[in-house]
Amino acid sequence: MGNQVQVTDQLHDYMVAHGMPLDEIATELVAETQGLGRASVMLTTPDQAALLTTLTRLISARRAVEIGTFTGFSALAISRGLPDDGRLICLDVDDEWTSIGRKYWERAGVADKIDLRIGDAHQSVTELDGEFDLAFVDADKDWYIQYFEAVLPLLRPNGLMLFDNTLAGGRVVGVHDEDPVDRKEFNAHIAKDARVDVVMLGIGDGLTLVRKK
Ligand SMILES: C[S@@+](CC[C@H](N)C(=O)[O-])C[C@H]1O[C@@H](n2cnc3c(N)ncnc32)[C@H](O)[C@@H]1O
Repeated sequence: MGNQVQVTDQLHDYMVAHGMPLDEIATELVAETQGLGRASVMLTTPDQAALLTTLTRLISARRAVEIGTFTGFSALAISRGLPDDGRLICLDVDDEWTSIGRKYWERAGVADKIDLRIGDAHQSVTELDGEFDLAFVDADKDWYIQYFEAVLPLLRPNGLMLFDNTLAGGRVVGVHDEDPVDRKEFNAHIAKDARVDVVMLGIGDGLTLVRKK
């Protein structure tokens, strides 16, 4: 069996520098988000953003949903992978953070593809209808199982769901003061689900790819 490389900060910088670069608009979105202070840790990493765009293109997604939009960085990445007539429904409870994203979506020419729905996603996820090709879940971690169960029936066969922060800073293994019970339960829940294939990637804080069979 092969070895898993330890991704140090230096190696991660190298990986980002040798992958799809952020353009000026995405760079400015990240900079404005970093100006928010501590909340900016919620941002998806640049290599995750590149992966989101690439996967969206690879599976020829036309209809996508994002749960947890924050300042719109991952939504920008997904929408850029969609065709001109593609649609991304974004669910988030916070009007202030998402209003930052709207400015950059306009500048990037993707605003017409994005349908932002402000409100508690516990409710709005149950109001989704139609078929989806791709879903990105990055909101409240203790609701991941419910998001998975709500979205899976709406996903087309071979459709893709992605869940962020599934390694919880590495705390899903070992003993820690802040035990990420929610992530442990979610990871165990999907691992034994025969309806899906699951791949956990050590990118960012852990990104799980879930393919519907
Ligand atoms: C980690 S951030 C999302 C980061 C974003 N995907 C990005 O890459 O920049 C989590 C977001 O989920 C939203 N959120 C948390 N709980 C929610 C809920 N119950 N309903 C809707 N949005 C929620 C927060 O408002 C926040 O914007």
